[in-house]
Amino acid sequence: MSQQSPRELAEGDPFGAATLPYGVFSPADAPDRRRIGVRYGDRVLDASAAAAAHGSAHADLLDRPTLNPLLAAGRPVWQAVRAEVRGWLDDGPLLPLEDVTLHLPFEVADYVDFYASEHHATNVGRIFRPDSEPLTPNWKHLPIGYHGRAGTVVVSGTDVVRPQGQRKAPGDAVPSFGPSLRLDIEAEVGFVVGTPAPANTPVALGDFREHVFGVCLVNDWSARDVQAWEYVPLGPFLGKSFATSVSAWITPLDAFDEARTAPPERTYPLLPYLDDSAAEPGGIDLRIEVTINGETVSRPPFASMYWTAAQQLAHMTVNGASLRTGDFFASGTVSGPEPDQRGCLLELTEGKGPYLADGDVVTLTAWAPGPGGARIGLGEVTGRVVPDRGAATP
Ligand SMILES: O=C(O)/C=C/C(=O)CC(=O)CC(=O)O
Ligand SMILES: [Ca+2]
Ligand SMILES: [Mg+2]
Repeated sequence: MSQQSPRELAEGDPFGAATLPYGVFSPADAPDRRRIGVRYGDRVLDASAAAAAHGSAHADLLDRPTLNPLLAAGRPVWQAVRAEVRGWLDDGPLLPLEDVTLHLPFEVADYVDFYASEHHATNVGRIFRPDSEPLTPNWKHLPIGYHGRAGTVVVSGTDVVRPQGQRKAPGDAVPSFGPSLRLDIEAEVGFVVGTPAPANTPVALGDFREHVFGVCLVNDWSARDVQAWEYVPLGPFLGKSFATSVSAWITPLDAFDEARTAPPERTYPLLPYLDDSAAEPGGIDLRIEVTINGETVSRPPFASMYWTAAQQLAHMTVNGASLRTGDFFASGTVSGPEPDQRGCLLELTEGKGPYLADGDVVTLTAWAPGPGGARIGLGEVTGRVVPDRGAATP
């Protein structure tokens, strides 16, 4: 056996040549010089410098402060660049992760959050609406979602200021205003749209890969007290719009080919635009881990999601809505059937709390099975809760 080269990674490293997620970084000595990098182990390949050195036709796409131009370039370019990046691992510049600053990797166009875990929706329905059926009659016929606030999507590592708002417990006569006393997490998986679609051209299930560039982890921070009072009848609003954290790394969809898995059996036949019974398996066997202050609190299995990302994209566009580069949609909270697989504290504590305290650090990580026993890692999404802004009632 030849000696291991310093560029080879330890066996089982989830950020090996089968993963290769994209991000935007700046070197510590040039904070304004944002460009595109690819994670390799615990280092960052300077893809922009490697492309220039190799005379790549894609050098310009990689020398940008955001992934959006690469996202817009379309699947044949995504595949060509990924193949080139593999070749640059041998001699391209590698910087230690601790020597770079990671930025929000793409400009978020529209942001949608779904509600696709049957286990989560059932648990939350029971807690929020104890006198009704936990799943509403539409739940198994369409992927329920809402439009979120694109401008407050933040990169992993950004502090989350405890939000303020109106809340009213059932026993209170009137609402009060103040910092959320029930700040929660939601462990989710996000999908980043690359190729746009004009209005009135719904994206069929089979065209998912032409439009979606990649995958990342999401923490949909949620103020449960604000949410419980405000959400009737239009759904989530200020209880979720203050911050949504995403990982700094977007992993190309092609990295998950070996992790494809069939979604759960459908209870009812679906309308043709959602019927995936004859389609390629639309689930992904991603195993998520949620830690708070370093302690594992849950291991949500993404394979258990009832609705797939392809169904969500088909549903989002079936009314004639167009799709833009940078559109971003999240799966909804990932909860499995077991008590230690629930993706938020509301469920993990049966609605009783405790919720997040100031200073708590929440981190999501995940991996999926890859080729030949390799692991495909998703970049972590982490955030610390910091005290509320302290202003008086407006
Ligand atoms: O009212 C409810 O049933 C709860 C809604 C949510 O918490 C919305 C949400 O963010 C959905 C999700 O992440 O699954
Ligand atoms: Ca959510
Ligand atoms: Mg949010």
